[in-house]
Amino acid sequence: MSKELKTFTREEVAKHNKPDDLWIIVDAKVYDVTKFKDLHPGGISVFHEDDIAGQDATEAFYGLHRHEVLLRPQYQRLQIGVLQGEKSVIYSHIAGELSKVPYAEPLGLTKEYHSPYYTESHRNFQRVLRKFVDEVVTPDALAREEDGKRPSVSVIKQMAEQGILAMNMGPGKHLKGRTLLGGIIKPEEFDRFHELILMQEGTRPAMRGYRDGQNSGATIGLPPVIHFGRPELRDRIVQEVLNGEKFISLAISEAFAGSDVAGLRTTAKKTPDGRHWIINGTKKWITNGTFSDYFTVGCKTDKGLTVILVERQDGVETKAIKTSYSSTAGTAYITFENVKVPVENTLGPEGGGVFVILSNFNHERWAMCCGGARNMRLIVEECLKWVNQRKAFGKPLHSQPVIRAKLADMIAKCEATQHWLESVTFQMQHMDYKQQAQLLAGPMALLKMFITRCQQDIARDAVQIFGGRGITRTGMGRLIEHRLTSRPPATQFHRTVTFDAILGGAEDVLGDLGVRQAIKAMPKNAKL
Ligand code: HEM
Repeated sequence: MSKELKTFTREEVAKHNKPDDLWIIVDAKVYDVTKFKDLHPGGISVFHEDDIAGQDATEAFYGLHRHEVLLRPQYQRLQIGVLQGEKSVIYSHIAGELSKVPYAEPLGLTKEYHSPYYTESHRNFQRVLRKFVDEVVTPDALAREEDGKRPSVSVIKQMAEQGILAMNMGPGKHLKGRTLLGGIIKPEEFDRFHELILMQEGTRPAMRGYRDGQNSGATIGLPPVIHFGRPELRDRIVQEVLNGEKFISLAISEAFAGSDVAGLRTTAKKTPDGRHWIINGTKKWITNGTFSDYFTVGCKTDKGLTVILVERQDGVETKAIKTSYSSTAGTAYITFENVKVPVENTLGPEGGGVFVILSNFNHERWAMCCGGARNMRLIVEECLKWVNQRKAFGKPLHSQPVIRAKLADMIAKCEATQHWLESVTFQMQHMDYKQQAQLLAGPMALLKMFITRCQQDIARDAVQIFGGRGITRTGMGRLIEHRLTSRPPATQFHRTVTFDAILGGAEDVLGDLGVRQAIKAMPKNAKL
């Protein structure tokens, strides 16, 4: 703020309590609202109350507004001074800072607590990453959710420069030679717990559609290229995508088949000389599809399901699908009409597509679990702040046993999911890709089912705690809100939790998968 602030006593402020000369105090700061009152979205009358005009309105203010309101330039200008001998206690979030609200951070990453998993390297990594997300990603997330455009290419480029796009793929050779977060960690040191932090910090802007828009197509579309692509193809595409120059999507699901990958109808037929595939068909709900340059496509071939890499070209059309989250995710309907692709673009063996697709599911589901668990924690933080600052029946909301019971349930779910997630992550850390596919598919499926159920429970409870604000797009409950329309910005938790319950495997299907895996592993001699 450029103008000089004066110092006033409470007595001096109290004299300015008339409609044509009206001041208030909020958190030891003095605001002149004489002109503003006529424009105030909450109306003029609120300022005429005896306990507001010329008085300390801190409690009333925080019962009705988020702190961020006072940070808007047009409202910052209303501040004319500060109170003599008093200090503001409410301060804005400082980029990179961890929250001090109980349960707002995973226990193992909270200052006074210990962890069998996280070391100083993980904590440093989290600090640097959080600052980057706060400063670079969050402002873009808010702006793009507002205008519905894809995440800014300049932000994706910065993510690439920091090695974030590469780290999204997990530990491995693709990190070699890259500078990660300005060199805070060496590529060979990056492990699954750094990756867990990466996934969770990236979720913190709480803009679900934007999050998926941020190259999440690559998280699922690139691994088949990394693991099954021919070297020239693999090296070219991996570099382009991880440098933020090109975008890739996984194109499996169709209007005809979702969880049932064997029921896909898109076909790939070889040309008579055997050198090309001709691809025809459609794909639906393809994340990042509207702006992707490459598509990892599941096709029916004479030898069975085969995965083929398709470059955007004539015959490939993508159009946006209006889903209940925002268009920033670039969710597309894709048509392939006589698209000619060299056979060298085949990923894995012909007819081996089911394995290529399934081998990637674990990582995709794990990444979604990381995000889901973090979202819940954010909502718990929002609720704890709200019940602490909001008064009802003359008392803070948290003095109602029914509210505390809800919070207990929410916190328990949040902690249970994070701890289970960390335990599964520890297993991943010690298993190769094949072992993970064999031994973790069941636990991962059950974990994801549990997390998406908990998310929905937490969303429902959060709306109950926030009341009308939990279903209002702006204001106190904006992160909780469940909007029934699909217009952008569509960022909010209550409505978007259902995405996690569908993407990467539907909740019920995953629960069933987990139990089927357990039954398969039952020893023959296990009898009651
Ligand atoms: C500098 C002081 C103030 C500013 C800049 C301000 C600004 C705003 C803004 C921008 C809104 C729209 C909702 C939102 O974005 O959160 C709002 C709503 C409101 N304000 Fe204020 N306000 C101030 C002080 C007060 C005070 C002292 C009261 C009195 C008790 C008050 C009562 C309300 C009410 C009742 C609403 C409607 C809330 C709702 O719809 O849930 N405001 N205010």
